[in-house]
Amino acid sequence: EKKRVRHYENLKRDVDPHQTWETMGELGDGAFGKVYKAQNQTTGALAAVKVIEVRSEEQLDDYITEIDILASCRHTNIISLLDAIFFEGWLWILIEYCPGGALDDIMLELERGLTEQQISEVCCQSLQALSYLHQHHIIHRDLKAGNILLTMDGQVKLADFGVSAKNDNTIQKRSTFIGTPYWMAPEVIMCETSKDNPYTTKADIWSLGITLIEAAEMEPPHHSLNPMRVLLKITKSPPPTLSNPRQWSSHFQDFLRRTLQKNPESRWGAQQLMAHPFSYAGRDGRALKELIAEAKAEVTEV
Ligand SMILES: COc1ccc(Nc2ncnc(-c3cccnc3Nc3cc(NC(=O)c4cccc(C(F)(F)F)c4)ccc3C)n2)cc1
Repeated sequence: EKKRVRHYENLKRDVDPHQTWETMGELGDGAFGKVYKAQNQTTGALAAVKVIEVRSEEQLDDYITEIDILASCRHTNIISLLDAIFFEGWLWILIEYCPGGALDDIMLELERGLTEQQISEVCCQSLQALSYLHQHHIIHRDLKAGNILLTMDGQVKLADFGVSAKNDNTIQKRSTFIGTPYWMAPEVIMCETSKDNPYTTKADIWSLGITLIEAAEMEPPHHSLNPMRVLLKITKSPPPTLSNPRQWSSHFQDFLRRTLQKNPESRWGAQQLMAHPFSYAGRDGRALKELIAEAKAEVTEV
């Protein structure tokens, strides 16, 4: 019988991706499928491509949320979708390639955290991405250095290698996936236990504060505790602070205080934080360009 085949606006069918895209090295092997670096045969454009084996239309439906979020997000500091193709049981999600890789890998490569100027530039650009998502009623839910990609000219591109929830006005499509515990806001942890009080975009603001401490110290607070103990620690402890405050400016410390408020209502929003002197000082972008140049220089091409 005729197979029921749904039409999805952002998905191409019956186009053979091998005609347009040639895969090169492997970029990662996530829980969801393999990720390769790929090059467009016609334009030469570079992409990161997630290739997923899809056995049923229902399973395909699960990935459509992510593709729709990506297709609807057009912002200079958010990763952009190049193509989404479903061909012979395989789903290809093609994303603009960011040669710098993720911020946590860059810190591992350089074996050090970021300078304050570099952190303020990450902060400034991440806030622009968050402000855009929040205006479109999208909560990222898993902001951390591992989800911040960098381009060669020091631009931040926010990504999400897990699964994020798109919270429309009507229904809240809760993804079963919960964010990485170390970066989770206290109210998200509570909400994970009591499902009634839905949390807001302010959860991403808390995660931004944790991500800036991670950028300064290479690890988030409580990183030595196991994930279960961390959930308890975050809800029970006062907001985390930088380990060596004297190394950092009062602007940076004040910015962290505005984001790491345990009560989401007293946490500043993305728009407000963009005007804070710490993030405002990060408009320049040169310090991140230097960071990438150093990280790339370290890798001797074999
Ligand atoms: C290890 O060295 C490198 C070097 C360069 C790169 N560059 C790069 N550039 C672009 N993407 C990737 C990537 C790496 C591993 C897994 N997935 C990647 N990109 C990707 C992201 C997504 N989805 C999202 O980023 C996403 C999904 C939902 C929401 C959102 C957001 F809310 F942020 F917009 C973003 C889908 C498919 C792919 C292939 N990696 C990575 C590692």
